[in-house]
Amino acid sequence: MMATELSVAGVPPSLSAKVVGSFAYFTVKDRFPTIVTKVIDTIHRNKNKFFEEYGEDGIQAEKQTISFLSKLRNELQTDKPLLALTDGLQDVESWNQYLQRHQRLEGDQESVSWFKSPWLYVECYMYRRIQEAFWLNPPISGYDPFNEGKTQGFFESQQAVMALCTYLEGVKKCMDELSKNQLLEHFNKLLLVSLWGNKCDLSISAGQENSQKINPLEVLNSLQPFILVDESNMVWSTLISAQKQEQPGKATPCRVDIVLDNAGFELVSDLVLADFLVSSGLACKIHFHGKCMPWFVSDVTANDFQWTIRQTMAANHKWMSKSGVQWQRYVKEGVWCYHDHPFWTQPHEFCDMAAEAPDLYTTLQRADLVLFKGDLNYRKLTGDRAWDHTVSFDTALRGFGPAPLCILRTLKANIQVGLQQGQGEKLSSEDPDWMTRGKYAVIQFYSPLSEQFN
Ligand SMILES: O=P(O)(O)OC[C@@]1(O)O[C@H](CO)[C@@H](O)[C@@H]1O
Ligand SMILES: [Mn+2]
Repeated sequence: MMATELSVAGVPPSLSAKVVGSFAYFTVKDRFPTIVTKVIDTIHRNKNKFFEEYGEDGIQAEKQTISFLSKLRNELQTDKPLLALTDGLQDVESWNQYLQRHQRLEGDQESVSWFKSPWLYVECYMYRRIQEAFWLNPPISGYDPFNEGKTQGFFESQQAVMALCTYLEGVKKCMDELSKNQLLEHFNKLLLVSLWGNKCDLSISAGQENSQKINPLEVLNSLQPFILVDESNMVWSTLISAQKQEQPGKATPCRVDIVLDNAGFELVSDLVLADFLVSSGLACKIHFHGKCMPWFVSDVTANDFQWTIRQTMAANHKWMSKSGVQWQRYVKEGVWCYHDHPFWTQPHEFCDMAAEAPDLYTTLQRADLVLFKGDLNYRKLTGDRAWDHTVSFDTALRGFGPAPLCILRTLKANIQVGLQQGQGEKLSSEDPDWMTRGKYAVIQFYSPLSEQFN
């Protein structure tokens, strides 16, 4: 079950900061310390709030958390070995076993370190250590240091959110009269808005910027040339064929699972897509999957999910609040549900999900379609490995395929599979940073039921 063997035949090595000058190297060297420093600043700025809420205990916890985080920053900047977790949360054992497996594989403990180990592993570990710093310091254990940035991202995207909700409510009004082609057109648009919504994450900019300022629907055409692979037609046929299979005895006909990425505008774009899927009858049930702790700066937690729906409901804009009220109703009625399995905040590649989190794998198997959002999910789907660009998406998945699945991702890490011969080279010569600036995107699809499409 070792997740990162470098020796598996035909499987390239994991991306790592040990390649000096690589994107992983710069991320660990520059972006990690910046993120930890921002967390420290945020806690410090909120000192008075902790005092008001918890008195002297709050101040003590603030000091102690900052000291843990400064230690963490020092460890990563000086390439110290990774340490076992000590906070007693439910996932500690699994994290520590993962560390031991790496140590065994490397032959010594020193070699499992920030700059020598797989980038995916150390990046997830950093966020888990931030969580540990809080958890070990009640009464502020539940504090989300990224909350301010996430809520700001939402408020700064208000115009775009209003435009999107107005569009959604317009479509819903005439849903019964839409031809299949018109329905497909709206589906494509909302899928694209959700795709480009992934430009809005806070981790890539180390917390600088994650809002959508312009009407997303108006820029879709101009963004079309930047979609490197577009298999959205397979997503549509999956939804249509799932409907055909609908039987009276089947408990949950056409269920779509959405593995969320970022809060703020991206989450709204996902909720709008989910609303469209349900109100058009393309799906009957949506299961959302989020994170159970603050993660990669802007990722959605249960709190962000509920907060976003409440804020949308409370908006002083007719169509926005109408959308929010509907979303709340979906949640109440169980048409929408939110889950946060600990696997999503572990460092595993998704090909290890069946072994590491069989219950989650079984859950996803019940879906007719799983939509994965964002760059981190792409990295985990493909194992964050140095694949050749022309390797097929299903090869890179290495057997992961609980259900037909699609990834909607803007490129923010130097990994990309499923391209045409020469396409990667051409992009590299035109724009050396094509894989890391969120300028390009992919919609890639895989189905374990592929015979259905042959
Ligand atoms: O998953 P997301 O939100 O699209 O992106 C997360 C991300 O910004 O975090 C990492 C940066 O350290 C990159 O791999 C990736 O681009
Ligand atoms: Mn993210």
